[in-house]
Amino acid sequence: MKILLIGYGKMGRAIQAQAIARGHQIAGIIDPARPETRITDFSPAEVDVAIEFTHPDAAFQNVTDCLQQGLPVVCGSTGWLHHFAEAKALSQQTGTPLFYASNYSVGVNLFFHFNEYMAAKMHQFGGYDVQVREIHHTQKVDQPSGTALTTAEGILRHFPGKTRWRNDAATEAHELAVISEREGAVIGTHIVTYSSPADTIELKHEAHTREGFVQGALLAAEWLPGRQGVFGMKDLLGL
Ligand SMILES: NC(=O)C1=CN([C@@H]2O[C@H](COP(=O)(O)OP(=O)(O)OC[C@H]3O[C@@H](n4cnc5c(N)ncnc54)[C@H](OP(=O)(O)O)[C@@H]3O)[C@@H](O)[C@H]2O)C=CC1
Ligand SMILES: O=C(O)C1=N[C@H](C(=O)O)C[C@H](O)C1
Repeated sequence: MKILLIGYGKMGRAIQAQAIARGHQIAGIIDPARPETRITDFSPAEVDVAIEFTHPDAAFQNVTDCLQQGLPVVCGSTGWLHHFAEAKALSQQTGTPLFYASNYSVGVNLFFHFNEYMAAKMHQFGGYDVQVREIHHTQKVDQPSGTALTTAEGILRHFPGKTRWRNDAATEAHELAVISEREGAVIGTHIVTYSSPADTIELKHEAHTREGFVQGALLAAEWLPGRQGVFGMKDLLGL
């Protein structure tokens, strides 16, 4: 496949290495360090799929450019979902597919699945309070993490005692505390904790490397071309 890499930071570089190892070609690299190359220079004849990992402030424009150029796009940037409805509408209007996941690792998507099951069970039995905690490296610009938001939304859907999340430890009883910590080079850790006066139950995912994100993004990129619509990891993994 011919892949257009958008963003050439930690994820972009790791995806390039793994894509080449899987026999794909890099059609181009879009990054502020290479201002002479733009997404609008590329057509579907030159690019099978674009993979976008940049910045919360850049992602929506990049996704828009891809969709308008007719380039299927796999986006992993977090912190831009206030524009997601517009991106979905543009995907529909242009007939160009969009894939988005707050976290591409298969392990985290299993964690999301167990999180929803756990929230429903914990609500059924009662007596527990719940909170979400995420820990990431100090270069991360958005907070809470996209993964923590997906986790919080999964809890809110199944645990009616919580009606909204708040990025703060000091919450009211009906608010779900989502606590963000920034520490060294931590790749990404997410913990859901249920506490009662008697005990604590935790569900934890800890990424040891970025390989899980990279493998998932490439699986999505290999799956997306030729489809129409807006997709996520549930579609890819059948979860
Ligand atoms: N969904 C998932 O599974 C995962 C998502 N992420 C998310 O992906 C994003 C990127 O993460 P990561 O690679 O670690 O971050 P990095 O900061 O290491 O890399 C981001 C790169 O994007 C570049 N960039 C900034 N603006 C633009 C633009 N307009 N067009 C093209 N490139 C641009 C940056 O350049 P410069 O430094 O010059 O600004 C930098 O090279 C983040 O939002 C992160 O949360 C990360 C890991 C997994
Ligand atoms: O910025 C990161 O590094 C990561 N971002 C994603 C998020 O915001 O959830 C996924 C992963 O945790 C790494």
